[in-house]
Amino acid sequence: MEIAVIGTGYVGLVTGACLSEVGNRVTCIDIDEEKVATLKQGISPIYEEGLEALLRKNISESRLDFTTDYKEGLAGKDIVYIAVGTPQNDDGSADLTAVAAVCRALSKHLVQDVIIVTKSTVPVGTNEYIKGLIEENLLSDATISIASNPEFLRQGSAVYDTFNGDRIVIGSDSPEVLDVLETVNEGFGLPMVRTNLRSAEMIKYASNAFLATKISFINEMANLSERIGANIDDVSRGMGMDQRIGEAFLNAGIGYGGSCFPKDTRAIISVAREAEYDMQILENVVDSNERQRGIIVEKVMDRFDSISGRKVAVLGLAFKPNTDDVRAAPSISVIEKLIGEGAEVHTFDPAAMENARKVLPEGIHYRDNIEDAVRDAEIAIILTEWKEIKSFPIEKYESLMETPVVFDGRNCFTLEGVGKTGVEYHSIGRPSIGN
Ligand SMILES: NC(=O)c1ccc[n+]([C@@H]2O[C@H](COP(=O)([O-])OP(=O)(O)OC[C@H]3O[C@@H](n4cnc5c(N)ncnc54)[C@H](O)[C@@H]3O)[C@@H](O)[C@H]2O)c1
Ligand SMILES: O=c1ccn([C@@H]2O[C@H](COP(=O)(O)OP(=O)(O)O[C@H]3O[C@H](CO)[C@@H](O)[C@H](O)[C@H]3O)[C@@H](O)[C@H]2O)c(=O)[nH]1
Repeated sequence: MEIAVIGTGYVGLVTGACLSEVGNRVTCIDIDEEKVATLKQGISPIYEEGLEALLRKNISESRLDFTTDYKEGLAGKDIVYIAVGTPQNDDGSADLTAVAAVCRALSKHLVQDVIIVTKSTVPVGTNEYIKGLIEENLLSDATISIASNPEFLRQGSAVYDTFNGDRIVIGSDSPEVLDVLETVNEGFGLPMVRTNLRSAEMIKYASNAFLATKISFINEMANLSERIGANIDDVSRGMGMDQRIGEAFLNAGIGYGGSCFPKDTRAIISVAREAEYDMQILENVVDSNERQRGIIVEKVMDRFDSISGRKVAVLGLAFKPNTDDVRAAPSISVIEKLIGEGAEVHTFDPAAMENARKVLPEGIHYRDNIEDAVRDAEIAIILTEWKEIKSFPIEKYESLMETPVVFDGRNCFTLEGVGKTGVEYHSIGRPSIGN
């Protein structure tokens, strides 16, 4: 198939590369000239395992190219994927500005019949809006069909997830369009869910909302466990062995972040508000997550009267391991609070320091490795469970730090292991050690 993918962010780029890998001819269109120039050289602007190899292979085999020119990018294409961002408006609703801009460009440049496939996460009803908007301004007499194909990849394992996900959801009100999309997706070898437009849109929001709820649920169990002497690691393990519950997404921590859960939970609440329905569970999930994101600094401030002038090491800036993304990462608000309290912050992240620099205040010391960040610190705070951070021996905190007081927001170490050292250790949902 001849395919165009609009937007080369985490979703669009991975989708474009993977669709070319299974034999389609793909042109990716983006308005960011610098990004497109980098991509043309086979260099990935984002950190995703396996992505650059796919880019290079498919560019060299002439199945994948990049452009900023809509006319050139759309020429001869049968299918056009929309994968631009849908961030959050101030009231929590989804901001469809980029989607609308894409529709305007499509109206201007489409001359042949196409299927428009929406990958961006959009509120229920948006696909009908997209079709209407394109048709309203269309300069040619092309026929526009529309489908929803929500994306479920996780950052950090995006390429893996595309070929190993649990399902592909394709939604359209036309059986013929669904047949075409089934053929396009056959190469991924995953089970497919065929449904109508609105159900496909809803499956995406409902899935993210459910996962966010699961995380907030276990975080609340962790907070209670701390207060009554239980250990959340054991509680999660014991719960997760029940297959009706499942072991995934039961890791207690400092709240969910990233570019999806925070905005998508708010967006579905906003959709419900418009439909005059009160989403009671989700409203509480959002509030509970907000509270959880403040918990690690609260623990620090409970332990120390003041952190003014103290050297604090912050380990991990990305919202989760294996990504360079800091969008809605807990690290941002944690570091802002630490700086506000007058701390001297030294930090290390294996991949996200460049992105973090763009959004964090001045005066932070970015270090090349964990040792340099931790050396002579009085407090160390772990925010992301990178492999490097989890495997950094706990004894080293004792030898490197001025006073070894560690606050672990991701439960990277066993209490047994920490107990053998002189480290004072505070984690999530487990008894503290050494104070
Ligand atoms: N990031 C994820 O893990 C993930 C997973 C599933 C779904 N989603 C959804 O997918 C969508 C995209 O997310 P993302 O993280 O890839 O976004 P992103 O911000 O990383 O990328 C968006 C890209 O679109 C480009 N763009 C903006 N306006 C454009 C226009 N008018 N024409 C062409 N290109 C344009 C931008 O330059 C950017 O490169 C969102 O709706 C998001 O909710 C994201
Ligand atoms: O047990 C857990 C699992 C996750 N998290 C946190 O939850 C957030 C999101 O993690 P994850 O879901 O792994 O990453 P994303 O890349 O944001 O992926 C989610 O959001 C994407 C965008 O919609 C979807 O496509 C994916 O299916 C969905 O998992 C991160 O801050 C994690 O630290 C926890 O605190 N505990």
